Amino acid sequence: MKTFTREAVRDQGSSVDNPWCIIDTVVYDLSELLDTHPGGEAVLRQVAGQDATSTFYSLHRQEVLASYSELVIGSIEGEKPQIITPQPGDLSPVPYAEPLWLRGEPFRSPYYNDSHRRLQKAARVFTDRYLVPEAKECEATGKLLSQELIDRMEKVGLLRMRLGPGKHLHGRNLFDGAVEGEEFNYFHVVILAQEMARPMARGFQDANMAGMTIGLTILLNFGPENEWKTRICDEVFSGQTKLCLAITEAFAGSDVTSIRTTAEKTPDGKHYIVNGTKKWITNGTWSDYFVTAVRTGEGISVILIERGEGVDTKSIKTSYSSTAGTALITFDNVKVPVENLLGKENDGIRMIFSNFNHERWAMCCSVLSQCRVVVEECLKWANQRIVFGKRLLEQPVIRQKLAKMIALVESNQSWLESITHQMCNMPYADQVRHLAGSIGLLKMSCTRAAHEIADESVQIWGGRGLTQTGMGRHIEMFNRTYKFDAILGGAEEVVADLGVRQAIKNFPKAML
Ligand code: HEM
Repeated sequence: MKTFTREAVRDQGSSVDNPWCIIDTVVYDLSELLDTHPGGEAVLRQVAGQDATSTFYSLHRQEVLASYSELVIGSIEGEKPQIITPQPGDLSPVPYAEPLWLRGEPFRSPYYNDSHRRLQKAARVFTDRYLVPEAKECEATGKLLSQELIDRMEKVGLLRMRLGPGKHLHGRNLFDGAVEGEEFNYFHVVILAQEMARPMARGFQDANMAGMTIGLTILLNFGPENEWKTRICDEVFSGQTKLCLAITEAFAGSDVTSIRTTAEKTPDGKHYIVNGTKKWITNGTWSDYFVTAVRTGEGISVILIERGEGVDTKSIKTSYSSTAGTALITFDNVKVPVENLLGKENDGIRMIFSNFNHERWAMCCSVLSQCRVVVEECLKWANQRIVFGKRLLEQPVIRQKLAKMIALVESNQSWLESITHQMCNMPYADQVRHLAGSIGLLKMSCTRAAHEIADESVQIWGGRGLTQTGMGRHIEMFNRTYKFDAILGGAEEVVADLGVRQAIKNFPKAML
């Protein structure tokens, strides 16, 4: 690459028609950008021949530079770059941008070992390389994620790993040997959920096979041990066939016992006839299988319904991207073989609640990861933004906001890890009895934290926090979508109440 002195840039690049500028130690020829620059030509002409580093960073996200690399004509002679350009897989050097266990020396954690570190590294590279660009595109266009990405995820075992530890991982190649299927535990899932939430695209996050993650678990844990189950699991894990969980209805959201979709047995006892509707079903518009809660006589059961005659799905527009495939589903006299019943008839509530545990806990992982990205964005912005002649960080009111946000993320992450440790040491069947309450309270705590963090972050970012493009886009996205975690998988108030009711249930009989 050519090198220039700063004087040479001033002399040769100060023409307003052919302006050059310096950003850090790199020299850009802005001539080709004059006509297309989203911020207009005038501002570019104003910096002709100058060092525009601080102006540039107060107006753009760093990634802008990577996508305009063709404007680079050289670098400044003898100077070392001051600005860190993150590479795929890099950890952030910003304080509190990574969980404590990832910060390296001298920090320690009792929960994570080398296999966790290897998995984190591989998952971060994967996210930066493949998820971030596709998330950006799908989030904007509402398109379904590509089969190419699904195949890539399947190849490294990502689809299987997201369902948690179990036989489905044994003997599998997981991220090129980063972790053995047999040693895989819930902390590996925390890592995956947190890494995969980093693109800050809440609609895409759900588009990325969330239906499978929360639905296939019921089939895996409660389905019959036979060829049929193995075939469906393999089809879904291959990513060729899509599956989602269909519980909520217009009649019943968090109040699952009020569902009205019915499944009545035919007189010969060979089929169920299913009638009813399901609403807000993530991935429903493009799923092939629906793990569906139905009313069977006096109780609730769960059956696997295949897309076919009588099944209709329509897209519901929500405040996040339609890439998530959120659907209204109607079942109109759908004939389903009785073999598709999962678990026992009328035992659905127990299965649904066991499954909810995993879903709610996974939501805590991802919403905390997004909260952490927001904290990082706010720290970076407060460090570089000059207002009333000072950096934002120099304003005590801003530091108070940051303190509150950091404390909310760190305390909830610690609680998440403590509960995850219990999950690693408790059989799945016992978790619903001993952990459902704590997980409900944790979810409430995480989404309350998200509420506070979304609110404070917009105040720190001002108009940019309300703008879908440019520097504050992560803040805008978070403020628009954090409510999904407060509603999906059980509304904040309902899961909080569950936590307290479980505590009351276990209260000693004696007066204390
Ligand atoms: C290599 C040099 C530059 C490139 C590639 C570039 C590119 C861009 C892009 C893509 C945007 C859209 C917003 C975003 O995505 O962040 C933008 C906005 C903008 N740019 Fe630049 N730019 C450059 C240099 C500059 C410089 C030197 C200035 C000021 C002197 C400037 C002033 C602005 C302004 C005022 C906006 C609108 C910002 C807003 O709406 O908040 N740009 N630029």
